[in-house]
Amino acid sequence: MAGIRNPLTMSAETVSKYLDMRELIDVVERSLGDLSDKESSGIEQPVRTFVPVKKYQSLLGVMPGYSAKDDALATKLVSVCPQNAGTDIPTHLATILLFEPSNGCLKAIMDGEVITTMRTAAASAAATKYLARDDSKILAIIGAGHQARSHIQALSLLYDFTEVRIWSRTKATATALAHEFGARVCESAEEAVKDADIICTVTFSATPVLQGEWVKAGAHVNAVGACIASSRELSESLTRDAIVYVDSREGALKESGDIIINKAEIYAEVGEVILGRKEAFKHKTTVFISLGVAIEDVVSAKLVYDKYVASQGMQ
Ligand SMILES: NC(=O)C1=CN([C@@H]2O[C@H](COP(=O)(O)OP(=O)(O)OC[C@H]3O[C@@H](n4cnc5c(N)ncnc54)[C@H](OP(=O)(O)O)[C@@H]3O)[C@@H](O)[C@H]2O)C=CC1
Ligand SMILES: O=C(O)C1=NCCCC1
Repeated sequence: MAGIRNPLTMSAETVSKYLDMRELIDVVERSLGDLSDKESSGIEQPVRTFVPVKKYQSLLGVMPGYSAKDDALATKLVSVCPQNAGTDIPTHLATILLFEPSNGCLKAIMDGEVITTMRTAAASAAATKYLARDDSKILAIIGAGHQARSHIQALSLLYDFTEVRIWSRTKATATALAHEFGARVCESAEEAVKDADIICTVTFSATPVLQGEWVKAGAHVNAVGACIASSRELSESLTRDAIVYVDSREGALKESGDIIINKAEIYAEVGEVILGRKEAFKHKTTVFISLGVAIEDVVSAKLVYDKYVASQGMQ
């Protein structure tokens, strides 16, 4: 098999060529279902490790996983450096190492930034498909960075929005993003989410950016930004009154400030809904807390690698 002893190096540009958001939504949706059914799918995924680098207020994350169904083995290394905001260096830098499971050889070293940006939005889109009303018309985005952009792209593939609203801490970043999509910039988060059907919180904030009182009954919220136990984006009233879904129960209980600080009750993993084992409650207020799970990267990296290899006539 080509490349086993001589790993492919795949740049962000190359990885992007083989990623299609629609396809990714399907692949990530299946991986979330598999994650909730580890016995049949053979998924192995320990809770990731974050190494805090206190001197720079940054993190290095190590995210390994294996899917027996896909026979895909990979680990992502991700740096989270909020201090890079406003510089040429992104706040998230990631590399994915893809291995040949049968012998442990490294098959590819690929850029992980594009995959991280797109697969996270794909996971939210998959959750939204099950948890939001089908006739959702107003999308509100809190935050205006990479995830904000990919979330608008992914959700716009599934819904015919009449209005997309953006609020972010810095008006200039919200305005620039809004310009790309013909969205409306709001003066406050409260204004952005008023009567919205689908809300995404995609910020680095450590304290709530979304209050339960602002959210319309029956709306769906994707809470994506708070991925460490000391940060939360949602108010206690929201996680108390809504039905709360997570990507990984094990991960959420260790890493999610929205769960831990708010003492929120997890109703289900979204994978359990995908498998038809738990109810979706489309007409109630629902929250999907996304922490990001390695298996999303594993299946995305395998998809990119397989498509690349096929395109080169390799095997
Ligand atoms: N769940 C998952 O799978 C994943 C989650 N994430 C998380 O999603 C979040 C967004 O990531 P990404 O879009 O790539 O990051 P970016 O750096 O591209 O954007 C960050 C956004 O957060 C806003 N922001 C930063 N600090 C604060 C603050 N203290 N209060 C309110 N808003 C703030 C910024 O606002 P402005 O520019 O207007 O000042 C900006 O809009 C991060 O927390 C990240 O760790 C990332 C990857 C995967
Ligand atoms: O899943 C990921 O990838 C990340 N999640 C939280 C923040 C860093 C990246």
